[in-house]
Amino acid sequence: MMKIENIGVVFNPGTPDENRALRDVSLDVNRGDFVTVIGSNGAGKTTLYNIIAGTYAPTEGKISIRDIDVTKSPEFRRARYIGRIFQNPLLGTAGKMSLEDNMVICHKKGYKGLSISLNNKLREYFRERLRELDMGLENRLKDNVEQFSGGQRQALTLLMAVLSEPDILLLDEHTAALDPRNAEIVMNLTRSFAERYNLTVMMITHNMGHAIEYGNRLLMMDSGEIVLDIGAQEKSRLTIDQIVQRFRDIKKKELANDQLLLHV
Ligand SMILES: Nc1ncnc2c1ncn2[C@@H]1O[C@H](COP(=O)(O)OP(=O)(O)OP(=O)(O)O)[C@@H](O)[C@H]1O
Repeated sequence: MMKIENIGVVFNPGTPDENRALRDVSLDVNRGDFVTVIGSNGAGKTTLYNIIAGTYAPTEGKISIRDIDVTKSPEFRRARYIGRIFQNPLLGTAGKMSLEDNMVICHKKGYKGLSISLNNKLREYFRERLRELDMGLENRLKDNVEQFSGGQRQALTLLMAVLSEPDILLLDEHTAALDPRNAEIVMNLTRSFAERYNLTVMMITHNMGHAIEYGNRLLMMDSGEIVLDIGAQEKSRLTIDQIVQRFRDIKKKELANDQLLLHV
């Protein structure tokens, strides 16, 4: 479904600040895969997302989605195929707009350009989908989204991303800013949406428990490279201690502080 071939990214080339953020990264993601992505700060995880989403063009390499070469396609063109959810729960929805207007915008994205007018049938459809969140938001269509809690907004962002039918959903520590209870709710929704809609998901997390518990594949990044790629079978038996040990083996040194990887 998505093929990344020999991607390299160099920031500020030819200057004293030159920084190679990705080196020779290759990755094939199949439809329906749920890939968890871990790695210490500065490993290149967000840069990889930025390359997939088209925020930056890579310095080297090629990226294709559904066999279409999108390497040079700008971010706004790719946005209709790629859903992305950030850590900040305020980023995915427009706070000053009503819930129903937010839903219309994402619904339009799902319809890939056809104009949509808000009517009672569509409102009923929105209510039906909002019920899936089990947060009572189906009764608050006229409320501005800024009135909702961070957990409600992130759950809504997730639902809206799903409704726009992305080829791939990029989750960037999407529960890290939530309190534990809301983080759990949003993680459970993530899993149930991924299963129900057979989504293709990549999820960056610093929570090793989530990295193991969720998904069918685990990638570890370090110094701009994918240093571990663990498939479903091995992943199902993996423990947090084993991951930390694998990371230490790769670094070939005892980490002074495992927080470097765990960051929790
Ligand atoms: N726009 C940029 N300009 C210059 N350097 C950048 C830019 N974005 C990222 N980098 C550098 O690229 C490297 C990889 O950063 P990246 O944000 O991808 O890491 P990360 O794995 O997402 O880390 P974290 O877990 O801290 O979010 C780092 O050295 C970072 O400083």
